[in-house]
Amino acid sequence: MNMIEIEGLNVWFGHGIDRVDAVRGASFSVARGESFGLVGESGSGKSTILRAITGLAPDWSGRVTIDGQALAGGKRDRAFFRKVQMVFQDPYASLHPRHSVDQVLSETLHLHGIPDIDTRVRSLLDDVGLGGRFRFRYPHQLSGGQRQRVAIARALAGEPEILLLDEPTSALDVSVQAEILNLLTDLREEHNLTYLMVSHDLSVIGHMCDRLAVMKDGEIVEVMDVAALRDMRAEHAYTRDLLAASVAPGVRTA
Ligand SMILES: Nc1ncnc2c1ncn2[C@@H]1O[C@H](COP(=O)(O)OP(=O)(O)OP(=O)(O)O)[C@@H](O)[C@H]1O
Repeated sequence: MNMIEIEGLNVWFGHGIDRVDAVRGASFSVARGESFGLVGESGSGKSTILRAITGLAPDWSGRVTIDGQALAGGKRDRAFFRKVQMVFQDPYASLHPRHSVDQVLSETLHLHGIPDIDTRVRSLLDDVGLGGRFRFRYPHQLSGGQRQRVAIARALAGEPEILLLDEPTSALDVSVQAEILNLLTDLREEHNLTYLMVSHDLSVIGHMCDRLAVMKDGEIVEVMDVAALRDMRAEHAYTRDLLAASVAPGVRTA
């Protein structure tokens, strides 16, 4: 069964003459356990799709179904956030500067109603490759990569089934980008996660995803599988241009 189904999604901001139609008629589906990428240049509407799913962009029409359940309006309940979590581009902005790693994770576990918080904090830190010595540190005492690991641990706290990843490595030094991508790849397998990932970087999507949608000016121009991407087989001229322009960073290739 499909974990995520998007049909005819339109998302807009503002009203009247100020209205911006950020996404128009987008359709795709993501199977359980699949990793699906949204790629396209800045402003093409990729993040807006994730924001509509999580309720951060409340003006939308069309059909969005998560694990068989159709979403309505802009409010998401606790059950939704138990199943779906998001990881943002900038871990520094998404972590409270005066909350230690322990507080961030303990509070999140508490909100999800998960028992035995002490044991769970330790296992979450292990899951993301941070040992116990990081537990009582504050965000400013961590590197960018370590902060993103904390943000990923927080996202995993409620044992979600879906992670929405919005450029999860593009704020990081090139040298740590591959580490975080490889961690995400391993976590997907270990935790049977489904990924919907936004990137402007085709080589990141090629490394991380099974299939992808190429976006341009708010519309999906092509849905393809990564094998076709690797073979440079794209139907649409715009995708071929993106392919020609992309440069592979130092990530492990599957
Ligand atoms: N809160 C908002 N209010 C008004 N317009 C917005 C808002 N958020 C996004 N937009 C507009 O929607 C369009 C799509 O933006 P979106 O952030 O989804 O693009 P993107 O492909 O994710 O690019 P980027 O990588 O730069 O974030 C852009 O024209 C943007 O200016």
